[in-house]
Amino acid sequence: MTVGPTRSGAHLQRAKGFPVISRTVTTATGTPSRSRSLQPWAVAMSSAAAAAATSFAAKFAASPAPSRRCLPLRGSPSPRRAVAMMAVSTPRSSAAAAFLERRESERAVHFVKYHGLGNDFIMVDNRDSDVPKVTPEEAVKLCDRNFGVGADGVIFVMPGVNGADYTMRIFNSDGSEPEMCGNGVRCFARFIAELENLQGIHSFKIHTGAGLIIPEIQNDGKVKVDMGQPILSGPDVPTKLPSTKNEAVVQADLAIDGSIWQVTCVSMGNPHCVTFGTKELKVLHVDDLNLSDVGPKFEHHEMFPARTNTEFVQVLSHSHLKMRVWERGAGATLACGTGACAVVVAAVLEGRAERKCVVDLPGGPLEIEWRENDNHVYMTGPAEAVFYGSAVH
Ligand SMILES: N[C@@H](CCC[C@H](N)C(=O)O)C(=O)O
Repeated sequence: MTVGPTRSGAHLQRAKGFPVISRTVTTATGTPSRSRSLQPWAVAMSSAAAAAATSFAAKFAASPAPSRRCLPLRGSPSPRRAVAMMAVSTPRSSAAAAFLERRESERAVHFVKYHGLGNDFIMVDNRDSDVPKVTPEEAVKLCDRNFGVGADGVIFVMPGVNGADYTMRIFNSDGSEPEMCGNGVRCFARFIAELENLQGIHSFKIHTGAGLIIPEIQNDGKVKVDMGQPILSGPDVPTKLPSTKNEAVVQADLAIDGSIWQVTCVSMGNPHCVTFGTKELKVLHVDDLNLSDVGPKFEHHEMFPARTNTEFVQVLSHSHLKMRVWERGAGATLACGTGACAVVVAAVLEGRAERKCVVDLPGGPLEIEWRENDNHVYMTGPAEAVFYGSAVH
């Protein structure tokens, strides 16, 4: 059996061992629908219920909510009743912790959905094990926007190693595992604060595939992250493009479909290819790009042995950039934190911008600074919890 096309168009084999579950779903209005078959990863909130919950959420958002309002759903036949809730205000209590305390049965994993500027993640409390509770194949199904929860990736909060407080692992929506995720690490920090019921300013040492990353929750709720030093040496990015400026690949030529794109390659732990235009078309108008056509051609280009994330950038001023991104393993997303960092590094290397910029992404702005004194890149932006749920498999 196969599931529907992924965003990259590939058809993936459905993992074996997840029976289709039949159950009665009760909608948010309390009307039970007919017993029906659910997808192998059955999410405790049906789409009809989700739609009802959205309008429910909108109503509560419009009126002052004294505390978190939740929408419980009924109807799981499993020994542990699956529930889903929609958070409609900023979490103020340890409600998430209480929700996640309901230990997973063999058939359910609880999650909280977060997003950073619309780059959305299914966050799983994996603090009790260094084995992810969701496999890459299951992550593909959960991330499916029609047959699953819908997300750009699944992130696991795992025990720390090498003196770090926690370890972050992530699966992209195609099931591949990247080294790092900028928006994800901001969500990660806010998720830990919820789990541990922490208020106010807090910073954490997070072990990632890109080394130690340090997010700090600020008083205004935004998260500032020390993203470490960018990697510029071509083979380490990795890219097979020849270096043009010392060890770095800056404004190198990349042929795609008869056009020569000028690209700068930067790793923020994960690989990025940044372009401000082609040889013929020096200035990009990023809104005019056909991203789903051109993006995959960069991602799978032979010059990028580990594939690549690609950022298309328009310079609005020396401190204001606008970008769209095609992510490795996730396609077009509304925001990419590591991508925004790579963009500022590339803009500085190409002499197009200052070290401190606002980067506009489709989902909103990020503040990025590439500091001269320590060579670290700092990213500041929001992260929000939007949805609590259980997935049954
Ligand atoms: N959206 C992320 C990056 C996620 C990983 C990326 N798709 C990759 O494979 O490298 C971000 O905010 O940085």
